[in-house]
Amino acid sequence: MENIEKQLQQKIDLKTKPLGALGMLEKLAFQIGKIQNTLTPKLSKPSLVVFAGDHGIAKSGVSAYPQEVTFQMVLNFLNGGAAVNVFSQQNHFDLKIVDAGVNFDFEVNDQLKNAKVGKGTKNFLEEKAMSKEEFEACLQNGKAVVEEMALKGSNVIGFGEMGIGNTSSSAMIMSSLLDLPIEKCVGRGTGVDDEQLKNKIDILQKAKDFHGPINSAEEVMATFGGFEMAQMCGAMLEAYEQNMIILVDGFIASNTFLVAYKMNPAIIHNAIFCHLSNESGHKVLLDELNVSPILNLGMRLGEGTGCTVAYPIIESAVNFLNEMASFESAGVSDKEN
Ligand SMILES: O=C(O)c1ccc[n+]([C@@H]2O[C@H](COP(=O)([O-])O)[C@@H](O)[C@H]2O)c1
Ligand SMILES: Cc1cc2nc[nH]c2cc1C
Repeated sequence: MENIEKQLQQKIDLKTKPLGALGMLEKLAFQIGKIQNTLTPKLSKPSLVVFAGDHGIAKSGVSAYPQEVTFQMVLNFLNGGAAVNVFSQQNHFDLKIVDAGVNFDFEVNDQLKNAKVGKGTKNFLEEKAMSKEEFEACLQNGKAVVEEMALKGSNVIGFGEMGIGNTSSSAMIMSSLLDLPIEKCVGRGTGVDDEQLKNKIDILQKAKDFHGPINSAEEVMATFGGFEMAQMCGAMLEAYEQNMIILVDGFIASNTFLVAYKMNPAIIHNAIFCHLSNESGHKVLLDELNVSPILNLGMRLGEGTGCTVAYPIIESAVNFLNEMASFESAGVSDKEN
């Protein structure tokens, strides 16, 4: 292991460039080589799974948009009209949509996997969002979809989500697991105004007081999470088991990652943080995880869009490692001493 790390660093350092001049691309190349335990890593069949689910808390006025946008956006994904469709197609991602628990009866569709655990979670202002059994079912469903993608030959997988209300779930998870005040974790989500933001903070503080301290990451997800987040959590854990490269999207995906990380800290070795979301808690979270995102484009969409947009940069990292000449092969003089 130590040997591959040394060899990778040496290979990177002997490329025809001043030492360290490819910046973050060098870190990505090193990480990917280490994951695959090779000096010649390959990205094959990138896949993106978008989990969708509804939230009981959406009925409490915490979002700028109504709950039905969740199912309407799923139909948009299936029709190819969403941002994630455009970027997935552009960068050749195999895109899969999963109904993890949307409050709508979809017609059977080849592109839609039915993994519905319920028609939305319960409102965590009043009770736990999901039961232990529902949480376990979510983990299994997430695992199954990743197994499918891995069987198709994918070794790099991104995860997206769609769920009106899920920035509230994410803020609760972050506040609970990192022991941070709720205001540090709450943002505008889909775009609530100042007054709605204040109301969102008040509501989430009430929920925190109502449930009290919660010990385990699993309990935190079951209490505040969404079916789409719990399934994504199971999917991330399985992607690590399959030694895939895990592409982490924005605020919701990063909080889901936080739960998976608490369940299996080794998962961080396989994770690439694709972008810094404009959602205000995201920077705090990434700093706590001590990770650096690739992009900072002011995006705050979700759907896995950050993964698809960052992907060409990840390809550049792998390509320079595999294709760039060394000082020796190109006959260029290396640094003195
Ligand atoms: O990924 C992000 O960083 C992100 C930040 C803000 C909002 N979103 C998306 O917006 C929805 C949640 O926002 P909200 O206001 O309904 O909690 C959900 O469908 C997410 O995909 C996503
Ligand atoms: C239109 C819309 C699209 C989305 N995609 C992900 N979250 C979303 C939220 C809204 C409101």
